[in-house]
Amino acid sequence: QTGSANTNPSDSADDEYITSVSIGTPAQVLPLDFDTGSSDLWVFSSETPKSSASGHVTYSPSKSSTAKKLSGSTWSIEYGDKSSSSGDVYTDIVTIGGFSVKTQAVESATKVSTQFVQDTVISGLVGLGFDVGNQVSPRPQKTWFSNAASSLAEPLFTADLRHQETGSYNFGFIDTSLAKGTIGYTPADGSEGYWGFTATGYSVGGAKLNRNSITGIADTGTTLLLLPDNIVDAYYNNVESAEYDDSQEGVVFDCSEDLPSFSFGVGGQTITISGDLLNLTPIEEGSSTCFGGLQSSADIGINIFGDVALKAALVVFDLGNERLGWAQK
Ligand SMILES: CSC[C@H](NC(=O)[C@H](Cc1ccccc1)OC(=O)N1CCC(N)CC1)C(=O)N[C@@H](CC1CCCCC1)[C@@H](O)Cn1ccccc1=O
Repeated sequence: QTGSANTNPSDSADDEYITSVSIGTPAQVLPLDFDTGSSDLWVFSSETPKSSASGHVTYSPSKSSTAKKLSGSTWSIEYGDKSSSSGDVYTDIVTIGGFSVKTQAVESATKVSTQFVQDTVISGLVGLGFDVGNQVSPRPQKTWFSNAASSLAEPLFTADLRHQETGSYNFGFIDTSLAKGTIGYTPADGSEGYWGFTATGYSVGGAKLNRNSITGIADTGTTLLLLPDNIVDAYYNNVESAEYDDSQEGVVFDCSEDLPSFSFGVGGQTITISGDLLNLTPIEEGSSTCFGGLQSSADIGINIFGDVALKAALVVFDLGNERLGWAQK
């Protein structure tokens, strides 16, 4: 068995990727953000304060004949960008891309932070990290993918995120036609809950890859490519107008700049992110100053290959073999 779901950029900056998920009987369809950096499936619901839920699609367990309260269970989560949410837990049927998990823990939000209230394009997250990262207590729950894995043709999923066009999350199979290059595999470390791996080097423009281990995570829930300062500086030294903008908390440059590409080595392959994928977006509507897709990871403590990097590749999240596959797109 397999599943295949389309996913779409949330806005002109490809800030988030939105995928429709069906929950309950009859199906309640919610727009959710798939996040390989976390392991909880949580939603805005009938239990979310009305003022916070306004503008969001919500899940009502009381309207689902297959919903069951997981009594005594609660959850609370805080993300890297300091956004947070918490609540209680139901189980219900959750269908993604035509594949159904009968008894999936659906975490219902009774509290959401301001960022979530304002981010009305999504009604919650589907964590696609490792089960060890789940935040339900007293008994942690499995992710949708973990529950699905044993019934899928292969215990893996792929992410094909695209710039300003529809991409896909495929479950249980690899559509190699989505990639130009060969898939290179490298071991994945799931011990912290997210998909950790080590890139073997990088280069700016068409230069030859150097040898420089970069340990980081493959994170569909993070917009940017966040790498160490020395790499960020090496890149922006090639961009005449680049400067650090305190208010934007990042490197900005003239939108008219012709940005160099950025490449990294992984699994014996070279993934090249084109310059236009690194020129994220004007800092404000109509501004001629643009915000860079590559920024520093210095104050985070972990390198994150977020959507800016993932957009250049077909990425295979292979749970069965605890490995990550990367192919140039
Ligand atoms: C340094 S991890 C920062 C990252 N959050 C971002 O990337 C947000 C995403 C976004 C964009 C637009 C609207 C709302 C949210 O976007 C920015 O922060 N941006 C983009 C726009 C830029 N102008 C400024 C910088 C982040 O916490 N991800 C987590 C998942 C997110 C949470 C917020 C909702 C969307 C999914 C998560 O995987 C990060 N994780 C990864 C591993 C371990 C723990 C952990 O928690």
